[in-house]
Amino acid sequence: MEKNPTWMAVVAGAMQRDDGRFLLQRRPLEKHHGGLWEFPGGKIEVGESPRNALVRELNEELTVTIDPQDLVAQAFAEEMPAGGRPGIVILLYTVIAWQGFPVAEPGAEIGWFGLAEADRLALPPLDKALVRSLCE
Ligand SMILES: Nc1nc2c([nH]c(=O)n2[C@@H]2O[C@H](COP(=O)(O)OP(=O)(O)OP(=O)(O)O)[C@@H](O)[C@H]2O)c(=O)[nH]1
Repeated sequence: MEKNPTWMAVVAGAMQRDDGRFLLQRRPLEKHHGGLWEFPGGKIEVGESPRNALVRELNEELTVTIDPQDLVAQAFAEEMPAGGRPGIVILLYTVIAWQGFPVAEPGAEIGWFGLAEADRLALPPLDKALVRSLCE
């Protein structure tokens, strides 16, 4: 059996404000999908549950504190392995409450967008479907 990981498990969070806008973050240029806007989040580490991974990532990336019980499963999407890159399965949670004001890491850019506005941004392929799931 193939022992090298061929799939990457990623968690992401949709943080929606009272005015309906939600937070997206621009990926650093030098990374895969560089310059595209995506939901904050990242890879699940070995031994971590998806919820705890998302709580950790949102704290590292935005300094906010979240109770894992305030994450509601929203959608998932997958991208097949290609060109030597592993496949991605991404789990999107809606973040129904958080503590603290989201602050971007040095060099990162964040913004709050309405659904129609977000749909017109340059997004990774998987995020098109994830953004649209928020309209349903
Ligand atoms: N965080 C996040 N990653 C996404 C989204 N959509 C999407 O295709 N991805 C992809 O999922 C992969 C993993 O994300 P990541 O690079 O943020 O993970 P990480 O922070 O743990 O990694 P790092 O430690 O290398 O920075 C990247 O290829 C990224 O482009 C999304 O909405 N949010």
